[in-house]
Amino acid sequence: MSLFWKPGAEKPQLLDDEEGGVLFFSSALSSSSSSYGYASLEKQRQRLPVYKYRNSILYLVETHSTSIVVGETGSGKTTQIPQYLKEAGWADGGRVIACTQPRRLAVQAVASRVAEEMGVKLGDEVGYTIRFEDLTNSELTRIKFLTDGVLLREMMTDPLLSKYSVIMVDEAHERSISTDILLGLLKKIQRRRPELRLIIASATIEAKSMAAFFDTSKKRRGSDDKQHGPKTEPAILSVEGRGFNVQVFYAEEPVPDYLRAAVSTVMSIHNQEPPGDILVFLTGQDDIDAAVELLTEESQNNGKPSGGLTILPLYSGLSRADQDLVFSPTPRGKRKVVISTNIAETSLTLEGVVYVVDSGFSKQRFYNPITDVENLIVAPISKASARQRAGRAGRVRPGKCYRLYTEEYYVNELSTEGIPEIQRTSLVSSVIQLKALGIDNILGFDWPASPSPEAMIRALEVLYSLGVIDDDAKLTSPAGFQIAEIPLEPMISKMILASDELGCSEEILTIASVLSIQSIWASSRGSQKELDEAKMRFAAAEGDHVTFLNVYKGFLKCNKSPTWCHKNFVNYQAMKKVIEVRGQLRRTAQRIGINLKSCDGDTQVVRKAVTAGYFANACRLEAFSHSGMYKTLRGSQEVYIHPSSILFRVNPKWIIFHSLVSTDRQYMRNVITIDPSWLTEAAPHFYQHRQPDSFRQ
Ligand SMILES: Nc1ncnc2c1ncn2[C@@H]1O[C@H](COP(=O)(O)OP(=O)(O)OP(=O)(O)O)[C@@H](O)[C@H]1O
Repeated sequence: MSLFWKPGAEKPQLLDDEEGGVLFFSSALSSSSSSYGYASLEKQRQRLPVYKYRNSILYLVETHSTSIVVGETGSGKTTQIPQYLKEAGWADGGRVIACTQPRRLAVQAVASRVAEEMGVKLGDEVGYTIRFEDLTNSELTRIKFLTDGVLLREMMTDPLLSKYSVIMVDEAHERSISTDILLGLLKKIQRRRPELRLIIASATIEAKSMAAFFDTSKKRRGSDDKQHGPKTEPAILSVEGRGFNVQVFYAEEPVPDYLRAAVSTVMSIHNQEPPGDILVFLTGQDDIDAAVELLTEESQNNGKPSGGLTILPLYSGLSRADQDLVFSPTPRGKRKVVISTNIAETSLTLEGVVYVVDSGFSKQRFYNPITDVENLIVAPISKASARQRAGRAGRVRPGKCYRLYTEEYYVNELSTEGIPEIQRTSLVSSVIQLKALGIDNILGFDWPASPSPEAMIRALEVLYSLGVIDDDAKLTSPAGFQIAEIPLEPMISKMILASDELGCSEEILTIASVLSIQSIWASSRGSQKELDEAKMRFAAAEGDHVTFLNVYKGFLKCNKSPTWCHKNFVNYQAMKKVIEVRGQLRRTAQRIGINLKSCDGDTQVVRKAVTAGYFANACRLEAFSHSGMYKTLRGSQEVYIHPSSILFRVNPKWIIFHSLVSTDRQYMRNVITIDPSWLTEAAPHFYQHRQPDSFRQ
């Protein structure tokens, strides 16, 4: 496949690139770019656009409760502002400066960069905390990077976040659900702790509406006009200038297959462009694995004398060691190609990257509260995301970005910003978190963007049925508190709790770990027939969850051998991640008092435990249907078993699914057979009004 490219119309100032088109990132730095690599870290810091604003930022933080800092990607917000604050004394007297990120990988990467710039050991003065991993020292750490989800969890033990002097909420434009909840809670905390300073940092945020959200001055005026201390009216600061030039090219014609187009673009860059690594944005593990496979084949046939490509996938389901590979230096004479989901979209600096290839798509969650169905959909990204992606090419030297869509499409079809996650996901996890923090009036909570009342009511209903909240919508004891303490979706946590009573916690921990990975099959290798045959070696009539137990057993039995994985079409990287996650979950389970016990092959108890968590996803095969059509018991939604499931074409009458994906139809991924009587046992309230009609055999 060959593509033709068109450079975007050049436009130097692009801070408000509403009409799009541009894509020449003008730069405060580009004139000095050639000296990169020789400059000391201190010099590099001083060249960042944010450096000119150092004093203004410190002044605003001193005089305002909340400061909103808007600056283009690469201007230095994340790495520099926490250091400026530290230098100005905000971490004196044992206080800590926090900087939150929506993604774990970004937390680790920026923390290690800041530790390097400050010349300290990571984990001492500069540390980080992500779920299941804490690299901080309670005595020494003064700057702490953490995910917004972890900061929310810290509130459970320290509701006023008393050790922090300044909290910087970074990448606020991403509007992740945890960021939005955090913003709502921080606003509350500020009322009790006026000395706490907030910085909301972002590339493209709607600064005015964010400022309006934090503005409590109008309410206070009159009552305490002469108050001392910081101003409650938020300050807005715009940091002008960005990283290095990134020249953007658009496809001349619409691209019919973004995966193949991405592969062929990488090959043309490799064959025609000067050295420099390539970062490709695709949507998920499945298309990334397929692209790695295709690209490996193509590069082997390429016959370029100057050496080959080092091809690396990057997605959250990879083990830590494999994720770290993308940060390692590219071997001499090689060109690294990182094929990633949007986890590399913000905050990351991959030093060698000069070229970005942007598919224009990402996987996004969409929840429909009416049908009670949450779907993972491959959907177009926003302009804000496209610009973040392009920005990855201009971090340490000028770069190029190839967009696999036309300029016209960018201008006319992509929305300016994405829809906040809180308005497109199920709220079950968020509601339990707020409850655990003592926020009882969820409907009256002050959100930066309101979720729909239907989604809220659905969430309360599911939590009630899970036994997490009682008739007064308060957390139950001990189950509700235990579930709130496990940092996983409440349905998975409930499954783990139920496994304790049923005596199958070892099995359920394995299942929970596998479900946290997108797929453990090497689905992009070989033919579909070969893969299906390999799967049949592990197949269990009870469905995918039990099949996973067989794969896991096989993996342990062969001493976690990569050759065994290859032979059986099992994804070795994914299995390494399963082992890692399982270890972490096991420790959490022990901490909350769950007995670790195996049921020794009794699949009935395993399926009952899954039902205890996922009863809301129960479906029945339509009697008249020969096409394998199921309907969800709750929403009567039409759904089908995904072809990747072991139960595809088997079509048992009663099943429960783990998640849904939408393509031409709604497909259920990871399916297990059940006995319908377990549903009323597990969730009498949830199903009571459906009896007896729905449960007819
Ligand atoms: N690990 C690293 N190696 C080399 N340079 C780095 C590294 N991390 C950051 N930098 C340099 O610091 C610059 C600023 O990074 P920083 O993350 O602070 O920017 P930002 O304004 O927060 O942008 P973004 O929102 O995209 O993260 C980068 O463009 C790059 O030049």
